[in-house]
Amino acid sequence: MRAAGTPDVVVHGLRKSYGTVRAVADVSFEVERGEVLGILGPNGSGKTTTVECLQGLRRPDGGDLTVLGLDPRTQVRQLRRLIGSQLQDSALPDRLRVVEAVRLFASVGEGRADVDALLADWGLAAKRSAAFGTLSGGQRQRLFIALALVNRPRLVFLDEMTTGLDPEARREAWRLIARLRELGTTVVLVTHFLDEAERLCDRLVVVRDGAVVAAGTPAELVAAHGGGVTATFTADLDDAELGALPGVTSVGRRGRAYEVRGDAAALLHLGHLLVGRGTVPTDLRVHQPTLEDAYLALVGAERR
Ligand SMILES: Nc1ncnc2c1ncn2[C@@H]1O[C@H](COP(=O)(O)OP(=O)(O)OP(=O)(O)O)[C@@H](O)[C@H]1O
Repeated sequence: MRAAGTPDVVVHGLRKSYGTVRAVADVSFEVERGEVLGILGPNGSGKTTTVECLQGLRRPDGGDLTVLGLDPRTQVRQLRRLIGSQLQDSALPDRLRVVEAVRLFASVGEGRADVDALLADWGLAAKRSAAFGTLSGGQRQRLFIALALVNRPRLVFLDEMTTGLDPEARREAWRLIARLRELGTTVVLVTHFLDEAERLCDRLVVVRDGAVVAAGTPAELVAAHGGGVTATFTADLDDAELGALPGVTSVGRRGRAYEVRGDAAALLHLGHLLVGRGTVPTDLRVHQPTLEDAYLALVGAERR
């Protein structure tokens, strides 16, 4: 659901420090209209600071930012009418009732909100009269997402949307995000969950130490940074012969146990070699690279 034209979000060279802590050193990316963009990165890498600057909640030290054609530094009031933002915990008074919170947020919009449908969508119909302070962590989280969507914004910022949700509520949240995408809503999603990123996001930006280290579709990141296919098996073979197979990038061996890495072609040539030798190892295992492999390679963590 992409449309041609100016991207909904353009951020270039964003910088932001808190005193001596440099939270964002150099972040640049764009988000096209109707796109779901995921921001991934380790704790403290600057994700929340970045999205807070984009929403006009924090003032950047430098860089160019445009959100829906507006400058979040100087046009925050106009911007807030067009975007949906997920609140952080403790943002609401404990005694405020769920339905009151939704009505309060709906009142700043253009009256397009269907409060009951929204409460039903987010599994909060039974809690409509409950006070915010009595909600569980997951119920609060669902309320924050509902409030972000109450005025049907063109662009939504969701920061760790599913943290604290049980697996069923998480799946439900995913379904609702898929619906948002179908409606053409642009979504910027900060997440630590790689399955969520892979399933929901058209494109991902990976940040580390306040800078973007990679960007692309989930498949592009896996292809570029996933480390290729790994085959493990036990056999009597010659290391040099394996290493010479087209597409093989590395051969590791402990005794007769091999670990061969390479691309898809390497796998075919390896199979051909093994069959040609009349050897079909019963313990042959093939590991296709995953987004987790790519992510861990990018953020410098050890492969699990
Ligand atoms: N209000 C603040 N005052 C001082 N330092 C802050 C403040 N907010 C964030 N920081 C620091 O800035 C850095 C980036 O934090 P930020 O919350 O943007 O990272 P993050 O990638 O969203 O982390 P997480 O995944 O843990 O939510 C961290 O070192 C953090 O401690």
